[in-house]
Amino acid sequence: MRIVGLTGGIASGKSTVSNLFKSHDVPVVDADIVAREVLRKGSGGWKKVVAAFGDEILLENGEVNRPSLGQIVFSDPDKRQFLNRLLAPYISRGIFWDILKLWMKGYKVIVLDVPLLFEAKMDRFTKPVIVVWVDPETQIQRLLARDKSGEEDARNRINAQMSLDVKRGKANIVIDNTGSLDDLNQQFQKVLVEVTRPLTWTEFSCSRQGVFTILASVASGLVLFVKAFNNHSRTS
Ligand SMILES: CC(C)(COP(=O)(O)OP(=O)(O)OC[C@H]1O[C@@H](n2cnc3c(N)ncnc32)[C@H](O)[C@@H]1O)[C@@H](O)C(=O)NCCC(=O)NCCS
Ligand SMILES: Nc1ncnc2c1ncn2[C@@H]1O[C@H](COP(=O)(O)OP(=O)(O)OP(=O)(O)O)[C@@H](O)[C@H]1O
Repeated sequence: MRIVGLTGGIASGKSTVSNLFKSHDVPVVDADIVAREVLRKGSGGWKKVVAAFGDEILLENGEVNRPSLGQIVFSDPDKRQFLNRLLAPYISRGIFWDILKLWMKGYKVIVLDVPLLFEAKMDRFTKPVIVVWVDPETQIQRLLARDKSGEEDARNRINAQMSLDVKRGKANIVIDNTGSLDDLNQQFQKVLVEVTRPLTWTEFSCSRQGVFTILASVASGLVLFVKAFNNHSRTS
């Protein structure tokens, strides 16, 4: 199985690229969706976060008030790291199960969309790593337009992540999303070819088909060996 890492900065266009992968039948595990699930009312992550940050971060229906928790953690690095530490085990477990489900369905190539792929050192498990890069001015404009947040909040969120230039330096593939959606689409077509090229032997051996092929070969090898051994014992 090939696990392709997809990362970038906030509002650099990861979800837009993820949607292109999905529309070409390449499944995507989205860490932001997993992170939302682990904060649902009553879940393990929710209990930890409520115990740590208090009832003030809850809405009337008991769900976490995400904008309000966001404002707290994106303006205070210590609180953000604390939240990251609380949720990391739940998020990793959720991602693991999502990958396992896709493995069991027999998918050979999947994309792991994780904003904090490098920060959480999850790039160890993904190859190639795609970084969706955008120039800083475009990034802030798109973030402001999408989230309708204030400029200070937007800058806090950008500064909460490793710089996009550093991420670009760690990438195997860079998509420059500063231009139009057409421009992005053109780059994506080349990336799709690269990402869906035939699996290497190591990747194949980690896929469901690979594991079954190896098990079947070992089993038939054993049967042949036992037969040969029995024949030899009878004749000697
Ligand atoms: C603080 C929370 C409640 C704010 O929720 P909100 O709905 O406003 O934002 P959302 O979850 O949609 O995140 C938007 C973007 O913010 C960035 N971001 C989210 N969490 C973090 C973080 N801890 N550090 C840096 N950037 C982050 C990502 O680029 C993400 O795509 C939420 O982001 C959260 O629970 N974060 C901690 C979990 C986490 O690390 N998520 C990232 C997935 S690896
Ligand atoms: N090439 C583009 N041209 C114009 N707008 C774009 C382009 N790419 C993405 N956008 C817009 O920019 C915003 C951010 O994109 P997107 O949501 O894909 O980023 P993201 O990296 O997934 O963000 P986050 O880290 O917050 O999850 C969205 O409103 C999206 O529609």
